[in-house]
Amino acid sequence: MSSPLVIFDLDGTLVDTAPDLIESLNHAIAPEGLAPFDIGQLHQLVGKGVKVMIRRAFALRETELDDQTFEACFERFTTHYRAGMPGKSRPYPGTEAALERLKAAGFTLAVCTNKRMPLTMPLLQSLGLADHFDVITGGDSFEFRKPDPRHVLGTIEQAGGKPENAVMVGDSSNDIDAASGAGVATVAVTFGYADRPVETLGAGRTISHFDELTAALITELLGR
Ligand SMILES: O=C(O)COP(=O)(O)O
Ligand SMILES: [Mg+2]
Repeated sequence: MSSPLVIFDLDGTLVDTAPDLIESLNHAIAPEGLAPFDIGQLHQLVGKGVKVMIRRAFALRETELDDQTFEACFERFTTHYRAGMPGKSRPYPGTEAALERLKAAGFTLAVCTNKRMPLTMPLLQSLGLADHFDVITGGDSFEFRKPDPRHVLGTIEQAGGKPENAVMVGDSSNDIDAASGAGVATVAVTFGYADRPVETLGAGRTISHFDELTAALITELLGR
């Protein structure tokens, strides 16, 4: 059998992107007269990509959003977010050590994020993380995205892996639902932006620091 595949979510799992997401969102919506959001509200906004984040911001402010305003906000968000990259975004403690450890154990590593690729690649590159991964798929890589299991399955296929030989590490119900639907074992992290208590996501294991993500844990979750 080929080497085990470990698939990582990005926002709230590999990288703490919260300050920049909120800053760029506030920059995008300010010209429309919407009051700014703070970091504590991120879990209500993030998870399904930037477009959904903008729609959720308007819904939370009980403000109608027409197509033209939506496009203007999306454009402002993207330009601002990219220009500042990596801004204040940083890998969570122990991220790089965990990636190196799993790589050294012979595992294949992938990213499966709902963030669009034009934002995903420069973020991972600017943080020096991109080269760790054999495959990176974003919210615009397929016709579907997490929580649709086909986003995870498409990532596995590109990596030449098999669902029964893969583990998904994520912070939200999107990740755990997509992976579970694809027949992939799961690890939930407690430090991300879940919209409900992490213990209720139904993950195979929950970790609160990347030091806990060992080759032995992956092997155990794969039932070896
Ligand atoms: O961009 C988002 O809203 C979520 O991205 P993620 O899938 O990496 O958590
Ligand atoms: Mg996430």
